[in-house]
Amino acid sequence: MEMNFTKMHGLGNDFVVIDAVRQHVSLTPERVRFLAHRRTGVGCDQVLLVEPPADPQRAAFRYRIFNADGNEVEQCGNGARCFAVFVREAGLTEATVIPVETAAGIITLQVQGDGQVTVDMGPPRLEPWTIPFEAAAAAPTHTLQVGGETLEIGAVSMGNPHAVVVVEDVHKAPVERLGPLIERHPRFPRGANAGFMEVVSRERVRLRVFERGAGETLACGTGACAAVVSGQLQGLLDRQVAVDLPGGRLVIEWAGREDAPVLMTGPAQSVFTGRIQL
Ligand SMILES: N[C@@H](CCC[C@H](N)C(=O)O)C(=O)O
Repeated sequence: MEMNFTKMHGLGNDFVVIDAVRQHVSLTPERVRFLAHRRTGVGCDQVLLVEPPADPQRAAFRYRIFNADGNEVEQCGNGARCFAVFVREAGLTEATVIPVETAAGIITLQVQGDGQVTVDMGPPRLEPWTIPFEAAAAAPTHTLQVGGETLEIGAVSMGNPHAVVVVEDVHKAPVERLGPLIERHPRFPRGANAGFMEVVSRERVRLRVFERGAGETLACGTGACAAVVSGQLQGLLDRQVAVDLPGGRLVIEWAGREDAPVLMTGPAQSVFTGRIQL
């Protein structure tokens, strides 16, 4: 099978984006791993598949997300912004407000005049069973034993599971050592993305994320949303927060109520297009 693809990134979190509206594409975990491989494939953190929607009344497209390890996952914030730019550049839509189906539900994307994209990611999920995370009840932080250490973590789902750890200095955070242990911690039955957040002020944080199924990335959109939600729940952050990731800045806004949506604004960029034999 041969197919066209576009290489894109959002703050260095990179994607192979595939149009499955105009071409027939069949992905398997092996094919995803091949595409994602940085030496023998195209190279990316996630593969994004753009498909026709299941319910055209509610959304114009469906967008599916596969981590570099081959597993399909529920949500991807940087990927959502790239999806919005992709469908417009590919001529699949001229709309600037684009509702899209994801495995975690419908989210709505708005392409701004300056090319930035704002994503309404929907409300965070905080009840442990929705994350899923093993705990008796929702709480601003939970105690987690990891690698012989006792951590206080925030547990938040943005459609996908996140653990957020507040650290003194993000540059010295034990991302490589504790990231993989949190990712596979037994209290996260479906795994977790592990965010390490340094609070600079009530309006600004620094964040590094060890992503489930991809390792540390230059930016994680859902990770930024989860970090701001967790920081607000701990009383550390205001409503709108600039999140500085290794790849650049996202602006996250949350009104602090469980039913309030999290809004994420940031860039999305096409890099090149190609054709590949699978
Ligand atoms: N890079 C993404 C998140 C991609 C999925 C994540 N690794 C998971 O397994 O949940 C983002 O920008 O949100």
